[in-house]
Amino acid sequence: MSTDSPLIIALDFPSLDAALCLADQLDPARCRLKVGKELFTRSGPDVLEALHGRGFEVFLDLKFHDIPNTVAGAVQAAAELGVWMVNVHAGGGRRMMEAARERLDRHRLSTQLIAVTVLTSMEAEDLAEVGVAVSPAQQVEHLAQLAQASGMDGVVCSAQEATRLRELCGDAFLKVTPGIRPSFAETGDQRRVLTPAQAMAAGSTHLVVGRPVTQADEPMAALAAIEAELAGA
Ligand SMILES: O=C(O)c1cc(=O)[nH]c(=O)n1[C@@H]1O[C@H](COP(=O)(O)O)[C@@H](O)[C@H]1O
Repeated sequence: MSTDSPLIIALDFPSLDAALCLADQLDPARCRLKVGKELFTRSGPDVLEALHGRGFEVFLDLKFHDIPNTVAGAVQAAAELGVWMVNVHAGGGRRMMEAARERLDRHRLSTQLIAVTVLTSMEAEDLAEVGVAVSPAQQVEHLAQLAQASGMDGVVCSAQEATRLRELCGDAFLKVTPGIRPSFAETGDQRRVLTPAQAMAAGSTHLVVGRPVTQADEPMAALAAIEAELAGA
């Protein structure tokens, strides 16, 4: 099932059973799902088959970062599993991203291919520690432009950077933004956060929401509350 909802719910669970228990409370007409490193490492492709079977479009968030040939192969494998979206780290560089793009095009695979810019958990001090002497916003702009020039369909970034990226990269370039905290949720370990309505107004095209929905007593009610915040914006 295809949906026009901007919401992507992050299924950050340690087991297939726990992930499916949550997925069974959600509606594929009202959100997409994201499968990340922990769940995929434990369950393998079974989780994708189970979610596709329930009608969900899936973002496989494994943030590939390796030499070009290895990443191209990994991206092809992900696309052949039928996922809607897959990502790589923009820090892997132009040749890595171009190799991934070329591989999908060559095999006529239409999976959305996006690049992570600067993780939303990182602040200026964290970048400085890894030898990046510019602000997160500057580094995001730099990597987003490199990602676009390398054929990516969009980027993962903080919604706080989405407005600038809309100016630099245009509306059609996807801006997938985690670090979303509805008015009812706690910030936790995220640093660069916005509410769902703020994030859409800033130019996000998709919102990644994890714990505010997955840890809620009633996940579908939490999703509905986010939809209401968006509708009221
Ligand atoms: O690629 C991602 O999805 C991602 C990139 C990033 O910069 N920050 C980030 O939080 N994420 C993911 O987005 C989700 C956020 O979850 P919550 O903080 O629980 O809403 C997690 O699955 C993270 O792995």
